[in-house]
Amino acid sequence: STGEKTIITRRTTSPSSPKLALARSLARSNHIDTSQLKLVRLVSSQSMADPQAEARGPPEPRAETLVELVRVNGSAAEATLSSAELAWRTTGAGRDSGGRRKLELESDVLGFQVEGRSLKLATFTRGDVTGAGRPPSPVGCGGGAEDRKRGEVAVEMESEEAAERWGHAIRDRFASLGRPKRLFFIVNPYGGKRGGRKIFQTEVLPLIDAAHIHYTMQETNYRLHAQEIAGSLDLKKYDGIVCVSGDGILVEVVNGLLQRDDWDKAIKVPLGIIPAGTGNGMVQGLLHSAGEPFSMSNAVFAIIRGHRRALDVTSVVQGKTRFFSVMMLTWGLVADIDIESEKFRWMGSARIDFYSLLRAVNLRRYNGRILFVPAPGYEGFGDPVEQTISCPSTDDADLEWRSLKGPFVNVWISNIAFASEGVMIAPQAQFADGYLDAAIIKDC
Ligand SMILES: Nc1ncnc2c1ncn2[C@@H]1O[C@H](COP(=O)(O)OP(=O)(O)OP(=O)(O)O)[C@@H](O)[C@H]1O
Repeated sequence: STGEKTIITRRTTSPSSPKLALARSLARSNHIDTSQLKLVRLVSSQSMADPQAEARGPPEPRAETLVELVRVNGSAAEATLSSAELAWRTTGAGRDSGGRRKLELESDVLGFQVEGRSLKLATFTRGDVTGAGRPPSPVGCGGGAEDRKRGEVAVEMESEEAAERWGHAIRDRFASLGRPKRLFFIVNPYGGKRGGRKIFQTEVLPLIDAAHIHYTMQETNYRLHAQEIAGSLDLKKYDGIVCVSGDGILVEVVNGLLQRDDWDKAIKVPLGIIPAGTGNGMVQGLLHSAGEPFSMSNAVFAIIRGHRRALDVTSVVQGKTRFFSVMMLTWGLVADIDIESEKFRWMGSARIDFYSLLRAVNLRRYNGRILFVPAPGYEGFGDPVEQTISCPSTDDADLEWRSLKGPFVNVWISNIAFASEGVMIAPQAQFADGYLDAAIIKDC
């Protein structure tokens, strides 16, 4: 087994998403005619919610700082609003008098509204920062892996004009952060333990409403429905498509977008994912890379904050069929587990563990050959390939091909680090580095 970086460009003998019919029929047949499998190639980049943007920090403040005498949650205070933060120091007598408090607009605020002289902020903070009715924490406290909690901060201004002015400034700040205003949700009521609908209602909607994001929601009614939806959606109406599902629906959406006539524009639409499936590797990978714990609310908040990152797309050509993969390609053990455990879907994610055990005690071996172009530093893997390999759909004619001969127990090729919440299959994989990472088991 290796976790090294390798470009796999030709004849990886596995189909991509385990959800695709082709993949199912091939892996079920237990022997794969590798000559049918032609090409895996990186073609494009795709955007996703990007929790890592937090690590990079908000863009440089640029607007002027506004200063007002206000009341914050009822207490007299002097407040300042810069493009980065809303801060205040209470001025009256009282226990907290003189203490400075602040909200980072990028990372602590879900949304806001102006009502007359009042500016009401829906907060989503770690620790006890500024929850309604609770004393806010001093500057610099909080953080860590604690779950965020919702709260409200009401800032009463001296005039309606002042409240409007502050509202405009915050709106400008959110716009500069690329926060979405209109989202299209695709909810899979069937994925995972069939909890997608409930997750959308109870975990997603309250935060989306607090952020004042307009949304349209459509449930999937059958396999490949999400692909159809993405294939025909009027993308001009939305700032992004969010899947409330497992990874399978995300893959369907990418395939739907790339099958459109306007695919080159369509693929730039930001995609998001809320974990509601058996396998939630994409959400885990995104949150992990940003140092955020895996949680529903962190996934939703990353989308509200407009965090994005590029993602490589792998183009897979298999016979006359072409499809696209953003997560992983599997052949052998893992493909078998994924596909054959389908009948135990009622178990939720335990079905994978359960079926892994069944398959592991009765290992199969697959004959075939993997031809690949190694990434820099990995040229020593495999054997040189003498003849020139013709790849009609790639322009990389002079690549140095290498080969690995089977039989194999498992071939696992990843675009991202995680295959699911608990399975970090390719620790070095990056979302958009142009490489696929291979973990190959020949025998065990
Ligand atoms: N209403 C539906 N009825 C049956 N299948 C559906 C429905 N909606 C979507 N599907 C299919 O459900 C499959 C699983 O979707 P999803 O990835 O959301 O969940 P999952 O539990 O993580 O599944 P997976 O086993 O693929 O990891 C997809 O192949 C999708 O096409």
